[in-house]
Amino acid sequence: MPSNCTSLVFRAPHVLGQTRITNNTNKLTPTIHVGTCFPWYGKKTHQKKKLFHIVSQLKCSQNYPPSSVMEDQRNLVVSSLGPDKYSKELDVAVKAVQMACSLCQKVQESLISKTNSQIHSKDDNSPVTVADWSVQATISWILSKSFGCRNVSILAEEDVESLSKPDSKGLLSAVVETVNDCLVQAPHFGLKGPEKLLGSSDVLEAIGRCNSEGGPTGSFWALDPVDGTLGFVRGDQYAVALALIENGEVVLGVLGCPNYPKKKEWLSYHHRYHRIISKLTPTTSESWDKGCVLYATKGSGKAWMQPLHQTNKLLAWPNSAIPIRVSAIDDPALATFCEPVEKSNSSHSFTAGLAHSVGLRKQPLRVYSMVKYAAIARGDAEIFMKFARTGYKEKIWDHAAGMIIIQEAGGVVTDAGGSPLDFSKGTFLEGLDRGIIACGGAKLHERIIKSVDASWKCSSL
Ligand SMILES: Nc1ncnc2c1ncn2[C@@H]1O[C@H](COP(=O)(O)OS(=O)(=O)O)[C@@H](OP(=O)(O)O)[C@H]1O
Ligand SMILES: [Mg+2]
Ligand SMILES: [Mg+2]
Ligand SMILES: [Mg+2]
Repeated sequence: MPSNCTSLVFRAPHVLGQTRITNNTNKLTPTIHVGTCFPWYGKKTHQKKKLFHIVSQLKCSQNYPPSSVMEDQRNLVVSSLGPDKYSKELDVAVKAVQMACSLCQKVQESLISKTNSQIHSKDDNSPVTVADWSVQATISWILSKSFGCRNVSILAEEDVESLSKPDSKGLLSAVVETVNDCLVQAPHFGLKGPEKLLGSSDVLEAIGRCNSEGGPTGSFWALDPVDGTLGFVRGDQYAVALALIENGEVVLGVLGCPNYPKKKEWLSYHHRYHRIISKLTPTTSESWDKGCVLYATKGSGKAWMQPLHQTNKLLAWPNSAIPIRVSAIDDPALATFCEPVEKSNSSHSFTAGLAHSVGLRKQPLRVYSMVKYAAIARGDAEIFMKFARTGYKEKIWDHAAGMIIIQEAGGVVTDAGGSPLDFSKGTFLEGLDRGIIACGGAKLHERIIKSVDASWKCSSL
């Protein structure tokens, strides 16, 4: 096995007894990505145990997170991201997003069972909740704790102004309580929590620290603490999105989708989604395996999906992860396209015309948030299109994590002119040509780009 090996396949049960996972210097192999080759897997418990033992030893001795062993019917998938450049960043980011997902689930449940008094409006009339600020504070705190305040630069959606006003005391204390509730769980996620509870000033400081202006040089995190806040307050889809941008390029992305349904068909059940799942799962959310965290690093050619980590289950971290891949469908007649739910966020009439000219036959799948990117990366849909009204400038945190995950899962993401998205110009995707097109494959992408101009001329946009 070469010293820079990136994969390992266990071939037969009889080798298991002597299996030593080594590189050619006879040291423990530095990287294991995926090994699947267990036609017999699941038949013999002692073989399973042995393999788990070998892999867990590796995990302990090497500590290359996030690594995992996952059963996939008869196969066994072993994954570890190995000592690549961003392994520490990825490890912390995945864990932080897992924690944020858990925080959001609690807040969403309480929002749905209470009145709307916990939903606030920003200057642009868009909604913001305790969850948006709490996630931003939590992730900011974790990143700063893990990498040192001085080394961490974050560009994130929420600011502290409205939270710091004298009449926002109740709101601020709700945020402080939510953040502390979440951070005490840090050890369950494999992270260190604070030694004592955070006070209001600590929380405000953590939120306010996310004031990076981004730009073309250096590295910074782009964070959308709750993307699709409208979906969130409606009990529907939303996402937690965290990306690392280095010298203007997205190098790592993590996307938490706490309500991603078990059955992809249920993605379209918006507004009724929460009612449906509560009807179908009279027990606890534990028995309901909705939700996932997706992640990828640039150039790896792989994207991964973890289930949500459940703190009440005695599962040792790291959790299991499986590789994801975009859909192979390239026939427009069979392809599904996603778009924003709100007409005010993207022109439904323009995409309807475009879809018709490309030969898309299925009804659009309208889903809140970057869950649309997740659907493409997982292969549950083939196309995502967003055409905001003229004058609206797309923000980098709404696209960075989703883009890199789709690309590494084999897809293509560009603006409507076919150019790459530019993350080097600060808060906004400056120079974006009309809209965003993300596809599972290059063939579909090319067809759409070719049709945009003709449809654009006929439209009133
Ligand atoms: N006018 C307008 N046009 C286009 N986009 C806008 C607009 N206003 C807001 N936003 C951004 O849209 C983010 C949510 O996008 P979605 O694709 O999820 O839209 S939708 O909620 O499904 O309609 C949303 O992200 P969050 O604020 O994080 O929810 C906004 O950044
Ligand atoms: Mg957003
Ligand atoms: Mg947001
Ligand atoms: Mg918002």
